[in-house]
Amino acid sequence: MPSHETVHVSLPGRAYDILIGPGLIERAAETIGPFLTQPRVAVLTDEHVARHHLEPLRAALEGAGIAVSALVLPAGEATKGWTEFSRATEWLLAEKIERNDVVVALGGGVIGDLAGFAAAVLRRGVRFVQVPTTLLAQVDSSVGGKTGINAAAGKNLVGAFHQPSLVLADTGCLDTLAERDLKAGYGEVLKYGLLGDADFFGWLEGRGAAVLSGDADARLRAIRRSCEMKAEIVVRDETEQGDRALLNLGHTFCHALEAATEYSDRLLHGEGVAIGCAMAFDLSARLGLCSQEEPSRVRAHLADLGLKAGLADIEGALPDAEALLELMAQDKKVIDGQLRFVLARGIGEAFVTSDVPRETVLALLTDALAER
Ligand SMILES: O=C(O)C(=O)C[C@@H](O)[C@H](O)[C@H](O)COP(=O)(O)O
Repeated sequence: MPSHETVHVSLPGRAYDILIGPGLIERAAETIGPFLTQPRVAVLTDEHVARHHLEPLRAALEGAGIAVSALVLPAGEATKGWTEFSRATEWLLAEKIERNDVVVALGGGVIGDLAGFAAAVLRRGVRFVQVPTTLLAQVDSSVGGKTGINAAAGKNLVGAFHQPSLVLADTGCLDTLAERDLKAGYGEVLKYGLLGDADFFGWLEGRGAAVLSGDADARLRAIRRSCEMKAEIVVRDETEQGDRALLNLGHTFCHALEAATEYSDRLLHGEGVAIGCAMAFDLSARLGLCSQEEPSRVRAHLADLGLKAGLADIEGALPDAEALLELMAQDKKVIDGQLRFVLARGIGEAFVTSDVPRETVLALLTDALAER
């Protein structure tokens, strides 16, 4: 039987395990079964993921006498909005999913966030299990209970904190990912080193290529370390009153860029995170918080792995610096109308501050746009 590793999220009253390893979908009945009061689950997934992973999941569960109903949504960030959310919740109601039932989110960040939010509001809350199938979802979005959808005004603006009961990160799923999606997910892996673990970043500089090329040990270590760091932060600050905002490193820029590119495949979320992290380090250097060598080291690592690193890597038109800053004003970290940024005193030393002059951000954006 393939082995797996476990990271525990020790939230009082809502503790759960993240299982990481190959073959977890084939063994889903063993791990999901104990959560069921009736032998049935409702699965939300998307067209791409269903092609590879729905039948193996169905076979594993049905083989153990657990009935599976599934709704397959369109793939892509555009699914994470009111239309598909409403369709998913109405379907769960039509399936007569009860309070004690379990919803399974089989997919990447879009499906996990949408299914988690549907579970959070359905009958005022049903349990759900995350089965993340992308690198991004395995290291980040499936853990910590941030669920939600995008609104016309911006990314993730409607949602709820709702923790999963279990996360099954089947690393075998990564073998079916397109190279672009793997690289995008790596943006979130890199974020963990940058925000709080310089040794991990150093390890990624040496082994990041192995993570991307499919080395099983390297992948397992990268996913486990990311989940451990996220679990620690989430346990300290579940609802982002303080420290949890560190997990938003790179996201203030990223969310504005995703809005500017209309959540299209011009920019994947993880690509925006990688670019946003590089920009956060640039901003930190401009403010004299760290030396210029730190952003240069971040960009060198992104370039080594062929990841997007700056605005020049985004195809098509972008709005001007003022308009990008305006998009950043919808950030959920804004307090009393004041933007807050996750900046760094060095690699692995991130902190949150509102002490950032508007002109410095504008100058950074203007210069970054001029490089296009
Ligand atoms: O879990 C968190 O906290 C994060 O900030 C992780 C992010 O990587 C993730 O993209 C999250 O969904 C962003 O949430 P948001 O509330 O800042 O939109």
